[in-house]
Amino acid sequence: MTYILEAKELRKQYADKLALRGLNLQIAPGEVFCLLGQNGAGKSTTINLFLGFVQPTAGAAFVNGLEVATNPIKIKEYLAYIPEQVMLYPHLTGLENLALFSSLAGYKYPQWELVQYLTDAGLPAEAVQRRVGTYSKGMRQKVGIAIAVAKHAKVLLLDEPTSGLDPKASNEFSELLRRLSGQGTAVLMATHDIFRAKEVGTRVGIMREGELVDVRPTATLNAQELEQLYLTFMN
Ligand SMILES: Nc1ncnc2c1ncn2[C@@H]1O[C@H](COP(=O)(O)OP(=O)(O)OP(=O)(O)O)[C@@H](O)[C@H]1O
Repeated sequence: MTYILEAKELRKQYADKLALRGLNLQIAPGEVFCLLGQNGAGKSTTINLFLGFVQPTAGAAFVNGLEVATNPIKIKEYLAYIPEQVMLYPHLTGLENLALFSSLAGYKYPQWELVQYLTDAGLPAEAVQRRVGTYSKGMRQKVGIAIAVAKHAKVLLLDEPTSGLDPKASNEFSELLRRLSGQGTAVLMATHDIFRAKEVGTRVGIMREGELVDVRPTATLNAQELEQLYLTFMN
């Protein structure tokens, strides 16, 4: 089977810090894999290695079977990255941002379809023609998801996407992720939110000091057991 994301003995040494110590990970289409771990555990480093933002010291990251280090442009076609703060042009409307980013990815859509992508992602219709500078954080996340869907990304890489969102926005975000995963999109998400990880994840991985110390399917754990497991590893 070709995994959509795969890490083989992936290692990252920064100048004076070993951030990742030989990570092995396989993620299939439709999976939502949540990375949990304290600040500095290596979650963002893992995501950045899949994106090709940083180079591995040893081992390799693969996207759809292609090694990231040797196919840095091609792998971008499969990926959508949603950081904590989605980067959009604040002086353009949501619609204009989506048109711009999807055309950069090689897709040109009529206006009605762009509106459809945005409203499907949960953006209120009244906001579509408003400048993004006036949007809430949750609305910018929705534009980020609309861009991911419009460019037919097979994988979403999310770095703490729900931090700072209110519970309603966070819940809407979880629902969106579940819908996309139901359509076969894979998700790798770094988060501190154990509750959301349980709710939206199919598996959770607990990272500590650059190592994946435990991986569990969420179906077999309730949120309290997951929290307990997390705390056990953090002590
Ligand atoms: N560019 C860099 N140069 C040097 N050290 C770095 C760099 N990026 C990350 N690190 C270090 O690598 C380790 C892992 O960082 P990483 O950002 O991957 O952790 P994280 O689990 O995402 O943490 P957080 O929850 O705070 O986002 C940390 O000790 C961090 O200080």
